[in-house]
Amino acid sequence: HSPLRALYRCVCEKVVKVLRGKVCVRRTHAYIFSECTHGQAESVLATFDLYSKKHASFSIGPEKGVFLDEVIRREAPLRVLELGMHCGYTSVRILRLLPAFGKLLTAEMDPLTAEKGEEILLVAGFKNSQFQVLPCSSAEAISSLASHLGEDQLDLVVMDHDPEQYLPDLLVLQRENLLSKHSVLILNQVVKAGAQAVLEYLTTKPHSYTVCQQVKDMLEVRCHMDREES
Ligand SMILES: C[S@@+](CC[C@H](N)C(=O)[O-])C[C@H]1O[C@@H](n2cnc3c(N)ncnc32)[C@H](O)[C@@H]1O
Repeated sequence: HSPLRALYRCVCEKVVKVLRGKVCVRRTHAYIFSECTHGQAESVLATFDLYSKKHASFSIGPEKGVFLDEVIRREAPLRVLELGMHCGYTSVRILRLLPAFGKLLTAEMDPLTAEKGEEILLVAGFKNSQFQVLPCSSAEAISSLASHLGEDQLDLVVMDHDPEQYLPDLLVLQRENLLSKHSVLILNQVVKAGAQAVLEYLTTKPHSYTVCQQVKDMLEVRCHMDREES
C-alpha cells in the first residue's frame, strides 16, 4: 500500500464518481423494480449490485454486505434499528437473515426515499409484520422507539445516515436504555470527518464499548453497558 498507489486509487474513485453523476432514488427504484425477480431477496440484492456497477449508488455493496451478514449470523438479533434506509439494500440484507419473529425498524428522513425504499422491501417479499419504515429523522425515530419496542432493547443498530448524527444518536440510545450488554453497533462511513466525534467517544469508554473489527469504512462495535465506567 504505497502512498502513490493510494493516491492513484483515490483519483480513480473520484473520476468514476464524477462520470456516474448523482445518486437518484427514482432511477435506482425503477431499475430494481423492473429487473429483479419479485419475491426473491437474493435477486433484489444482486440487482442492486449490478446497478451500482454502472450508476452512482449509496448501497453498502457486497463486501461490506457480507461483513454485516456475518455479524447478523453470529449475533442472531431479534430487534434491529437501521438509521438511513435509502432504497433498502441494507434493509433487505438484514431482513433476509432475521427469524420470522424478528423485527427491523428503519428510519429514512427523506419522504420520497422512505416510500421507494419501503416498496423495495415489499418487492423483496417481506411482510409489514417484519419491518417498520419510520419516515423521519434518526432523532425522531429514536424518540418513538419505546412505542415500537415496549420493554425490549435493541440487539443491533446499523448507522449509515449522517455521520455527524452518530454520536448524538448513540448518546440518546444509551440514555433511554435502549442498548444492552448484548447489543452490537455497525457504523458505516467512519472515515468521514463527521464520524470522528463518535470514534473519539468510543475510545474514551472502554468499559462500555469495544471496537471489534472493520471492513473498508464499516466498523463493528460491541456494547457492554452493564459494566461501570472507571
Ligand atoms: C448512505 S445512505 C444509506 C444507504 C443504505 N445503508 C444502503 O445500503 O442502501 C444514507 C441515507 O440516510 C438518510 N439520512 C441522512 N441523514 C439522516 C437522518 N438524520 N435521519 C434519517 N435518515 C437520514 C439519507 O436520506 C440517505 O437516504
